[in-house]
Order: sequence, then structure tokens, then C-alpha cells
Amino acid sequence: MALCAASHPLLQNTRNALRRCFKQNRAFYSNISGPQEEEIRQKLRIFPGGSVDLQKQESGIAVMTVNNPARMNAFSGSMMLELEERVNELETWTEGKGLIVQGAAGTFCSGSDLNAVRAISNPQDGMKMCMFMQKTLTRLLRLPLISVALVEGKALGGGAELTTACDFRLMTSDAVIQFVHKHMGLVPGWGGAARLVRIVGSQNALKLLGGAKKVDPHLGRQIGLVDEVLSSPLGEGSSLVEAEQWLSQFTKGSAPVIRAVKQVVVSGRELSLEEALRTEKDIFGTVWGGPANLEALAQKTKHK
Ligand SMILES: CCC(=O)SCCNC(=O)CCNC(=O)[C@H](O)C(C)(C)COP(=O)(O)OP(=O)(O)OC[C@H]1O[C@@H](n2cnc3c(N)ncnc32)[C@H](O)[C@@H]1OP(=O)(O)O
Repeated sequence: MALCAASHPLLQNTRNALRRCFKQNRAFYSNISGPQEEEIRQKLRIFPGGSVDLQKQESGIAVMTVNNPARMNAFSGSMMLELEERVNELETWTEGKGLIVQGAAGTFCSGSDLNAVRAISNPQDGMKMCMFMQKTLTRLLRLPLISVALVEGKALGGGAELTTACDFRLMTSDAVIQFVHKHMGLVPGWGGAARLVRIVGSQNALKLLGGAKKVDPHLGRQIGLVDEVLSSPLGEGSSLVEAEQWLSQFTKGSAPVIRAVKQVVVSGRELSLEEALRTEKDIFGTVWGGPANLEALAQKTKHK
């Protein structure tokens, strides 16, 4: 059944449309492809610790957990590599509809592992690490899955950037998102600034980055960074269940249709109007006359 769905001509068309759609962006990352990319991987392997875990559920929702609690879920080098592997896995998960990104043990992620940062503080290695993470997070945001960052505890530095690589952000009442980069003598480099501007606008992005401002749930809602504040009692592990319920409002129904919804939004956001319209037409072609469309027509669905 899974094989059948993966090789379905409609899905093949969608993949081709999206491949064309992002050809231009591949050129941007071409300076870290091939041997260069392998060199970065070797460097990152030197800094082990923690893991990035992935659980794909039958509901079509996957849960990805940034897992390094001894360091407040900071990204070690090996975790950066694992994140890339998990994104590879999700790119080929044709039954998938949604993704929740969370941190282990009640906190989200405290950015890059400062021990690794200290060891690779030369500009060349820093740039390579930055491009590696930028590319991985760009691919994460472009997955044909509706994604949510479940922010409990703290999302700092690169952790704050990671939240912007999801379509939505949910916060527990005690949570804080903080782009602490300025305090570290840095600016975001994992693509977090570019994405933040698109989410909250340049005025708000300047305030958050320029002031390294703590974003609590109230401020997050006010500026549109946060989509929902969860009401589950803290520390009881029920936030994930609540996040799954929240996400299910978008993931109910046919996987090809939900994936197509995400894809038309990504192309609308990232491409020129002309290219976005062409891609939208191609993606439309993958669902028109498809099983969900035919079923809705047969049922004479009314939208009361
Ligand atoms: C892309 C650019 C970047 O991401 S630059 C990195 C930005 N992040 C930071 O600067 C985070 C620095 N850490 C902190 O501010 C605090 O540790 C936070 C996260 C607020 C937690 O404070 P608190 O609850 O008091 O715990 P703590 O400080 O005792 O931390 C527990 C252990 O975790 C460690 N930890 C924390 N963050 C990192 C990190 N980013 N890299 C490496 N280790 C980290 C702490 O050092 C501490 O370890 P230990 O128990 O002292 O061995």
C-alpha cells in the first residue's frame, strides 16, 4: 500500500513540480555541496552528544525531539548531522501530513552547543556550520508537512531560529523564545532572521533581534510569532497531546491534499508571483480528479 502511494503518478507530479520550484535556491547552496559538505560533516562529527529522535505515527503526524537535556537540548555537531538525516527521512515519508518539533525534558533548545562553538570559532568553520544548518532548516520548513514547534521552557539562540523553521509555534505558559544572538556578539545565521522578518515583519524582528528581547506567550501572540498558548498543566507531559490535537485541525483528511496545501503555500511565499502561479497550477493538477476530489464530488459535499 505504502509503495503504491509513493509511486502514484499524482505524487510523482507533485514532487517534480516542487523540484522545479526550488531549483533556483539549490544554486544558492551549491557552495556547500559535494566534497565541501562532506568536510563539514567530518568537522561536526568531532562534537558528539545527544540525539535528534523521530517518531512517525500512523495518524500521519511525526514527532521530532531535540534530545540533549544535560545541555538544555543544545545542538552538538552530531545532532546537526542527525537533524539532516531526520529531514531526509521526512522528505521521503509520503504518508506524512504533520510534524511536531519539541525538546526533551520540558525545554525546547538552547541553540548550538557552546563547547562546539568555542572550538570552531574561526570564521571559515563558523560559516560552514551556519550554511549547513541554514540548508537543513530551509528543507525542514519546505517539507510537505504542516509543522509546529512545541515550545516548552526555553528556545534560545539557534533554538529560537529552529522555531521559525516550523509553520506554527505553540507555547506553554512558562515558555520563552529569545534570540540571544546579540548578547553573544552574533546575529542569526541559521536563516532565523530571514524567516522572522517574514513572520512578524521587519519592525518587530528588529525589536526582537536588536534588543535580544524575551518573547513570552503574551508578547508572542501580540506580534504574531506565537499561534496558540497551550493550557495543559505544566510538567505533566500533556502539552504534546494538546499540540497534536491543535495540529489535527489541519491534518484531518487526505494526505495528498494536505501536502498539496502546504506546497502551494510554500511556493506562494518563496517564489515570484509568476513562478508561484505556474507551480500552483502544477500542484492543482496533482489533486484534481484524485481520490479525495472524486469522493467529495460523489458525496455531493455541502459546506454549511
Ligand atoms: C546559533 C547561535 C547560538 O545558538 S549561540 C548559543 C545560544 N545559547 C546560549 O547562549 C545558552 C546559554 N545558556 C543559558 O543561558 C542557560 O544555561 C539556560 C539555557 C538559560 C539554562 O539556565 P539554567 O536553567 O540555570 O541551567 P544551567 O545554566 O545550569 O544549564 C544546564 C546545563 O546546560 C548547559 N548548557 C545550557 N545551554 C548550553 C549550550 N547552548 N551549550 C552548551 N551547554 C549548555 C549548561 O552549561 C549547564 O551545564 P553544566 O551543568 O554546567 O555542565
